[in-house]
Amino acid sequence: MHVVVNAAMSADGKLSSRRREQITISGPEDFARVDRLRARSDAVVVGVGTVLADDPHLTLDDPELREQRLEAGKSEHPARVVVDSNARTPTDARIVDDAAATYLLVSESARFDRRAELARPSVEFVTAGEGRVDLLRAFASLQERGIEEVMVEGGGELIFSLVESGLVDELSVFVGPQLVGGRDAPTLADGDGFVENFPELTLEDVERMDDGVLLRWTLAE
Ligand SMILES: NC(=O)C1=CN([C@@H]2O[C@H](COP(=O)(O)OP(=O)(O)OC[C@H]3O[C@@H](n4cnc5c(N)ncnc54)[C@H](O)[C@@H]3O)[C@@H](O)[C@H]2O)C=CC1
Ligand SMILES: Nc1nc(O)c(N)c(N[C@@H]2O[C@H](COP(=O)(O)O)[C@@H](O)[C@H]2O)n1
Repeated sequence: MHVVVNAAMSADGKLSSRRREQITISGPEDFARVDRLRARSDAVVVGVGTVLADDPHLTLDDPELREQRLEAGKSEHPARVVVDSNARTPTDARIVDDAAATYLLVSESARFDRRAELARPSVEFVTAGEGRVDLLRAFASLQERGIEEVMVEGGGELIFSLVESGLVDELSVFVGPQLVGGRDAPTLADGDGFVENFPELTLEDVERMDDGVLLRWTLAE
């Protein structure tokens, strides 16, 4: 499995403001690049915090990219994945509509009534972990289902956990021309943070894009 984390952050490293509502950081060129990255992926992953904040759809915008996937014998859109320990995804969330397959990664503590409310033909539950989703086991289960190329779109809590679990191969970050500020605004990697043995990144590429810059790193094994 190959896991790429992609995110857009302000010049001061924020994914959103302290209101935790979606803010537009990328410009048109970066959004088109994100669409191409989605199109190359078998699955696009977000944490439930992002579902609750942004209500993302995570499908492909560009009809040509959808057509190319169909011509290659793939589904029109990559699968969507939500890391959602307690099955908190709202029943009317766009991510559980029938536009694409969706995997809900839950823990043993996800209530069965919530699972029943979210059950639909395009949704499959994958249970891994007790109180919280065990990402290593959950991602291994996705791999058993044929998912090899994975794109993670955030948010900060999930990105930190994936890096901590050693699951991330590549990190691409669009740095936009805004200052957001706020000690409670989400950053690229939240969670508990590292205090030693900081994960080392190797800078692979730097590209001017829109009014910002795209940085691409790989992570050591
Ligand atoms: N600018 C950008 O590129 C993006 C910005 N965002 C922003 O990020 C914010 C949402 O991010 P977060 O609140 O950090 O939520 P998140 O999307 O990272 O989800 C975290 C939640 O996932 C669940 N979870 C289950 N197992 C977990 C595990 N093992 N490790 C970590 N989480 C686990 C927990 O309920 C946890 O609270 C929103 O403000 C959204 O707008 C989100 C995605 C991309
Ligand atoms: N690449 C990027 N740039 C930004 O400026 C953003 N705010 C985001 N947010 C991510 O995109 C998701 C929305 O996806 P849909 O358009 O609904 O398919 C959102 O949930 C974040 O993951 N990304």
